[in-house]
Amino acid sequence: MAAAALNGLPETKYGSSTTHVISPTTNGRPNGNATTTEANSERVQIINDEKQFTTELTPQIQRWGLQNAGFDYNIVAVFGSQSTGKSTLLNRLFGTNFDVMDETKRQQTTKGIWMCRAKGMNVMVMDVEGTDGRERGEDQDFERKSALFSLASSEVLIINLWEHQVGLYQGANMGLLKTVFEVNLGLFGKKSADGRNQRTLLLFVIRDHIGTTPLANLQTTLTQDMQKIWDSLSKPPELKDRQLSDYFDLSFSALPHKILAADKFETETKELRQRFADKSRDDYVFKPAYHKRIPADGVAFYMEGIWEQVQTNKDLDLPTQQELLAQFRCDEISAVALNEFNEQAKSQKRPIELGKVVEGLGSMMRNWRTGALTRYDTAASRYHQGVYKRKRTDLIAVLDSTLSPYFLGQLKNLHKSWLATFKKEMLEGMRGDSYDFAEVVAHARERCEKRFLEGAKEALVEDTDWSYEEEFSLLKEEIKSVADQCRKDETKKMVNVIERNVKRQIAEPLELALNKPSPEMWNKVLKAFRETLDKAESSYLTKAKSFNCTEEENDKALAIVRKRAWLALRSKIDEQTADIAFLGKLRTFFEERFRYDEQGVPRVWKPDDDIDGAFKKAKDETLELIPLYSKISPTDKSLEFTLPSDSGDSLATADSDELDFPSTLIIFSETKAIDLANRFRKDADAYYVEAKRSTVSSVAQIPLWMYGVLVVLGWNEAMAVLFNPLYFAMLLVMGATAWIIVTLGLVGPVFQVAKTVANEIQRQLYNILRDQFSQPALAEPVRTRPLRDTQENDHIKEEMRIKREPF
Ligand SMILES: Nc1nc2c(ncn2[C@@H]2O[C@H](COP(=O)(O)OP(=O)(O)OP(=O)(O)O)[C@@H](O)[C@H]2O)c(=O)[nH]1
Repeated sequence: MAAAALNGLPETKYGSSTTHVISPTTNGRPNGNATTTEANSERVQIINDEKQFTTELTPQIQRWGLQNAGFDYNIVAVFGSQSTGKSTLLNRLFGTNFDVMDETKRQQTTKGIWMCRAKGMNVMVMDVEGTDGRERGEDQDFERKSALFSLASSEVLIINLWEHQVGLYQGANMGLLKTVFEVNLGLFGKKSADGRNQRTLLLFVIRDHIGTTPLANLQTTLTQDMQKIWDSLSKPPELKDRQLSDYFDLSFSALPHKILAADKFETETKELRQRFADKSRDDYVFKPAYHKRIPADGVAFYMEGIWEQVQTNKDLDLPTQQELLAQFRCDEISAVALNEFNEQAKSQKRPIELGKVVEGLGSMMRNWRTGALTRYDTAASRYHQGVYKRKRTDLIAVLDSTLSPYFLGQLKNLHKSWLATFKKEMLEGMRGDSYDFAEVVAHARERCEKRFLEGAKEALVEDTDWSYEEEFSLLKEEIKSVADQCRKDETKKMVNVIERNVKRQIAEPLELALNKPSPEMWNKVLKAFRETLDKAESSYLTKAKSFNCTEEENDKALAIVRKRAWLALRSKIDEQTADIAFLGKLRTFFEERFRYDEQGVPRVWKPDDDIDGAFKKAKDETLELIPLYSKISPTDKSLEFTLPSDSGDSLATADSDELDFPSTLIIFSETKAIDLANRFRKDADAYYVEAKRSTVSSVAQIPLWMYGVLVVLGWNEAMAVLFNPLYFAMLLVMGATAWIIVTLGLVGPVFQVAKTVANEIQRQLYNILRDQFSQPALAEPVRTRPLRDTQENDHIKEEMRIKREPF
């Protein structure tokens, strides 16, 4: 009958053997278009003749619609001798369609182990090949293994036996049960992960119960038999005291003869079915305690694992099996969750790499992470809790390590972006003149740090050890260095402004002092300089307060202010003592003494005046000025100003040059002084010549009596003009012309023209005269000067030497 049933059935290649899935509506033929109802009643051979486990169970469970049942399903298996009506019973109880032996052939029907979904119940029913080894001789390998498998994987094991088998040790497969119990004591002995014993219901169904022996008696016999078997087991030492009741519940049911008491059989079967279907009954068989706690979608893998262990004769270890299963399933579920998570995360990878601050990244990351964990938890939490939790931790680690670069990238981008804003705000804040630097910096810094912290906190994901502190302190450092740089620039700017002010303020008093040479000249200069510098320093310190400059920075800046101010003074002095300007000063000084008398009235030299004496005195006095100007040397020593020679600073590159302060006190070198003296002498000599010449010109003046002579001599000519009509007419014309000029108010312009012409003529004449008179006068000084110069130069040198004595 079994052979007939298998003929022409769909086969699934399974190594060298086949696995069968059978749809009842196609009479054992595959039906791809089966309806849901049909699919529900499909059966599958989970272990075939070759003892191989099917690959079809998972898809079949799916087709049965149990994939997502979670724990809301049950497994029942049957154990018993061949041809004891096991398949018939299962079909009656669960509406399944397991093959039933053809009465006429009387041969083994069920081979291997089959599974079918119960009709109208979330129950997976296993029809197991009958025991007794009738077809396999003495080889009880398969029946032992299938029994072990049924016991380990089902919640309720129906032990099917004829009434007459009760009490017969061999006939009722008690020997086999003993072996199975013994081999699996390790399995049952170990507590499961949640600390409870794995319990199984052994439901004895006594077939062909005639009724002469009451069920209670049969029950007692069977219970005693089971107890005997239990007692005779060779238990591991640690499980020695364990009782049968610690692991098994026993339940009993009797069914009348199927043929002789067909009606009663049907009624009783229906009644028995209720024990599987009606959860409200006290004798409902699928108690939660029996459930293996394997989610429905993991049943196939779980069973395959058990079968593998049974096959390789390893000790069955349900918790290990559960763990293995959990590992497999949790990995699968985790991978699915992770895939989806990676897809979501990918979308924001590029923007972050490109340096963009992604708005709401934190909430996105939290959503992705929570989503992945929820997906994992929903499917994996039904599995072995230890494994589930371990794998969850692993998953969290992977999720966090994937998200961590996003977080770090976001921090870096926040850092970059807000630092740039900080710089911008600093520059904007420093526009115009009326800003408080410290306030601008504090404001910009506060805003920048606040925004960074907001962004960083938003990007944080709970339950991670992520921190933004490091990036935050980096940002703070950079903000500080930017602010410091700005402060340096500002200080530099301020020092430049102060320098310009010093230059402007020092210019006038300096000019005044230097244009009035006197021994107190440098006192005045330095006093003015000191006052200006004091003002500059206090103006710096007032402004520097808002810069939050340190004492050291202030000292440096002040040193620079002093140095720049000094150099400004020096450059102004240089301007005033440049060759031309200085010679001008000497000339003026000389002129004032030589060409003007004590009352400041210009001198008109007379032949008996002591021109030489006056000239020498004025020249000597003037030459004495050269040593005075040659060094900044106040007579009042309290006004002396000094600078440390190393006051250079990096604030301005120009200041980085070493300053040799003593050398800045020297205005002229000795050589320069001599050169200036010589040049001045030339000018002075010209004045001398001019004075001499003016004496000559006064000598050459026409005496007054000459004019009388001229009138006398010219009387006749005047009369001739008056009395000659032609000359007289000309005189009239000239008079008329004069009258017109006066009338038209052209006297001024005509006078001006005449004056210009006269001046030009006078100049020409003057040049001619000078050429005539100067030749012999210049020749003499050229010959005599070296001797005189040497003496005077020595005098200047000596003066300068005294001047240059250090303060
Ligand atoms: N006397 C009697 N015969 C039954 C009963 N139930 C079924 N049968 C008959 O017993 C024969 C074997 O029935 P199956 O249901 O195929 O028995 P099985 O235990 O599944 O057989 P294998 O799968 O080959 O081990 C069939 O001819 C049934 O009609 C019953 O309650 N009493």
